[in-house]
Amino acid sequence: MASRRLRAFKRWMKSKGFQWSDALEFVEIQEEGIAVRALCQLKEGDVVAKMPKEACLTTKTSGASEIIEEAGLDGHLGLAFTIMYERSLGADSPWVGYLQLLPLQECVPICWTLDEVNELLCGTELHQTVQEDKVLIYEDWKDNILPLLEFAPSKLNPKFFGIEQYFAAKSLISSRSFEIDDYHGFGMVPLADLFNHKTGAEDVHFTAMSSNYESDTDVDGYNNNEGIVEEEALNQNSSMDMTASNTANVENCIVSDMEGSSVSEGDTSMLEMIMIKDVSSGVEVFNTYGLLGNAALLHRYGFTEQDNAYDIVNIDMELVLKWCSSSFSDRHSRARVSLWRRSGYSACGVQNTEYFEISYDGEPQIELLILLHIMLLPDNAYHRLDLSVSVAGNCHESSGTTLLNDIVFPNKAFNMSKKLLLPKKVYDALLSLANMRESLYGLNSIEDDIEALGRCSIIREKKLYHSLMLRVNERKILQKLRSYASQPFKATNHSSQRKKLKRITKKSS
Ligand SMILES: C[S@@+](CC[C@H](N)C(=O)[O-])C[C@H]1O[C@@H](n2cnc3c(N)ncnc32)[C@H](O)[C@@H]1O
Repeated sequence: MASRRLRAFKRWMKSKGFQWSDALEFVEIQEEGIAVRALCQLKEGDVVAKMPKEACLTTKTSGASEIIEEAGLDGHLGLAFTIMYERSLGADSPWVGYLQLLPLQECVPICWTLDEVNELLCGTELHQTVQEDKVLIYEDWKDNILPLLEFAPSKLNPKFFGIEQYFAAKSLISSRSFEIDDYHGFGMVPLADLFNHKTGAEDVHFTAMSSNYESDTDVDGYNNNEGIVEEEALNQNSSMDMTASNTANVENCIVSDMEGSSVSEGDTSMLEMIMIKDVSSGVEVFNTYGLLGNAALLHRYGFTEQDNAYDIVNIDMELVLKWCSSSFSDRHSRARVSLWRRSGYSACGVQNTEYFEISYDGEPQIELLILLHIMLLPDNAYHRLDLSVSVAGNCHESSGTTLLNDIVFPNKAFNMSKKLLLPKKVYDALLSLANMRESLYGLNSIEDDIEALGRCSIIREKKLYHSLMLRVNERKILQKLRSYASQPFKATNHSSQRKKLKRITKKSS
């Protein structure tokens, strides 16, 4: 039996022209939220829901659109204002049936206290990012929202536009907004945002037909402009070329006779959820928010997954330079880093936030190994390389690599097995870096963390549970890195595909 909230939501959806298959069941699980389940077998190609764009909550559809336009509030700032504004209207908001179903906020780290952030995220990939996010979000609010309250006190009740309400709105945007189209931009899409996430194993796709008729957008996940991950194309099907093999019984409007025709036939006013695989009766229907590691999942959605193959750990350039300073003069380090760059190598990220990725398997980014190698080259080999790179001028990566191979690895074997031929001291340096990175987690050992995770309740201690999961998984990667560095002569499979992941963005939008 659906809860009152859910029944009210369904009534609201009907009144706004939403259509959904009665093979979908919305289930409310105490303290866990809502999930979507199949009531009977769903087939690949079924259109299981249609959402009118006009009923989505965006900066264009909201009653606040004029204020937003006048104030020039763009993107997520505008959408956060929209959410706060519609919430401030209470029962008078056209989205009341939707808003009453939303949680007040999502339990993402930007909504944790600073003490919680410092205690729970210490050492993890999220620590610095969330600290910075909190400051930036506060500044956004102070510079853009606060002045509006001062100028329009009669229209805007400050109670609904405070910093806490702003953080709450930001958390809802990060965890459940979708890119709709060029006109609406990002927005809240009722119904589509009820599906939970499963990494790389989704059943349903959110599909937005572009309003300018030029192309349609297949939006696999949510809110991708936060820049956290580079999603690999999960499924190349677009709504135009996906033929409905079977049309689900859509409540409130039976969409019939779609066989053989493309779904939605250019109807740009509706968004759709389309099954991309069969799902058996009684089973949860999952979307995917992208191929995300746990840091990104926790950052944006407030949860983690147990064995997440998209997890990575980063070693910051700053840490590498700190290691260098313990063995070499500043002059030595600067010259070697410069040669590394001139040889065509670079790290991930931008100048002051450069870092090297350690993959889920504990494999370091090759650019890090090369940097350590150049750092440790004897002076004569360094001078030869320096001279050749200078003669070659501003060489690009491939010529830099060739030079490096010729001078540092004259027998060419470097290309065949980078690991076998790197001197042991490079692996010792890597081991030191792994230990330095590990020390950032503080005094608790990984065994302590695993034990604490085992004792902790995913329901009652959400923040602790997910931060421990993040810590433990990151530390397991560092363990693998240490074992990689300790067994330099054990062949590894360097051809294993590195997952294309970007670090959590430094700047929050
Ligand atoms: C788009 S909403 C999905 C619907 C949501 N469960 C609800 O109650 O409305 C995203 C939020 O659902 C929760 N969620 C989604 N997938 C999850 C998963 N695999 N494990 C735990 N929580 C998940 C997280 O709280 C996330 O921020």
